[in-house]
Amino acid sequence: MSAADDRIFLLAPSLAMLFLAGLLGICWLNQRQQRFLLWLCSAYALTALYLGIRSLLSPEDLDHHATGIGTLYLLGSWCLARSFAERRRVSTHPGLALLIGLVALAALFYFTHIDQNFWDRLYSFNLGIALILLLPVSDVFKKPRAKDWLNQTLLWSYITYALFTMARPLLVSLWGHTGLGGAMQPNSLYWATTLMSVLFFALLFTVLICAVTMRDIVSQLRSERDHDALTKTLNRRAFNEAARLRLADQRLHPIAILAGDIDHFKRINDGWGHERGDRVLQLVSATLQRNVRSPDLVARFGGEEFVLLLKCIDLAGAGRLAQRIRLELGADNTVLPHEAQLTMSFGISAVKASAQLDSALKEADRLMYSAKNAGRDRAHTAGVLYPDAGPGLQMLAATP
Ligand SMILES: Nc1nc2c(ncn2[C@@H]2O[C@H](COP(=O)(O)OP(=O)(O)OP(=O)(O)O)[C@@H](O)[C@H]2O)c(=O)[nH]1
Repeated sequence: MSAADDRIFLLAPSLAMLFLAGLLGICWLNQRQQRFLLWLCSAYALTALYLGIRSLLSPEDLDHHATGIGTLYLLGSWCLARSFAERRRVSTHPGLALLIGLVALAALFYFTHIDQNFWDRLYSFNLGIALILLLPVSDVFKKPRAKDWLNQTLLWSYITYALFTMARPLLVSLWGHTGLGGAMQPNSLYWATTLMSVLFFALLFTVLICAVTMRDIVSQLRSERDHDALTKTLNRRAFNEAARLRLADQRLHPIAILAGDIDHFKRINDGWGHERGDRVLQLVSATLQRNVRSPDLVARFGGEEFVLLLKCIDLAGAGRLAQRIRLELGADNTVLPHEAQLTMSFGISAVKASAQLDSALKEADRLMYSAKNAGRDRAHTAGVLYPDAGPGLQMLAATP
């Protein structure tokens, strides 16, 4: 091969990494909240610069500029660590990373200009790079393990890359025919292994990161589709879907539907403003969610109306739950002024099969309006006759 061919071959991995950096940069421009994409883009760009410059330099020039281009590689590796840390929400330990970086650069300078020991120079510098890469990993292991295989694959690929970076000089000197003797030459086995391994891991990380990011975006969109933005409870469509699944599971029966509506909510909005009204809706949904068990459902059906699906509970049990919610709402009311009372009216029905879900919801709704008409701040239960008495759980006489 001619020198020009050599150069094209040596520059190809750097150009490929610059291309990947560009792709990640474009992804980040479209998804600015995913900052790890920007860090990964910077990591690839800096590493591509390092690889490109190092590939073009003669051994003499490389000695001359060793500390400068070593700094590029260190910065690129720190950006990679930062990207990984940002994704897993852990620290890169910047103080420690700076210390390791400075020691690695000092060792590079020492073994290049003072004690010209090529093995120590390569090994100490690669050790520094690997340690910077491994800094966020210990924090990841302290956190509860993510069960999904994509994140696990990404984690272990990252650790493998760090360990491989540390072991690369050793492996090449063991396997290569010429040891590390010619490693300063751009066309040495050591340098070819470095170029190919860095490019391989860059491609692997890009594929995994793109897959994880796409999966995260889809699950975020799905969550936004299923949940009410203000109260984070399910919306009507998602409730219906999830309720049918619960109803198909005989272990969850008997199941009750509890429809609840905040009393005189318009007065809250008119008296203290829409924003305070929103905070009341959030307080109510937090109270409801605190009072249910898994896999019960809490949904906002619109306005100030909430619907709960309760597992393994009879009508009397659901009535007691409504009573508890009413009491807690009265006690927890931190949003409205002291003199204002926050109350809800409830309707409770039973449901045995998913074919009955719509009629059970209508029944709960009808009973909730009957509780409103009876004076509000009370719960009405299916199959019960109600005299219009004072507030409280009204279950006086069961209809035949
Ligand atoms: N703050 C706020 N208000 C909302 C929201 N959605 C609906 N509302 C308001 O909720 C109020 C509901 O009023 P009504 O249907 O008359 O019910 P109410 O005043 O609670 O009266 P009763 O149900 O009979 O006790 C209306 O003023 C709506 O504008 C919301 O997301 N935030």
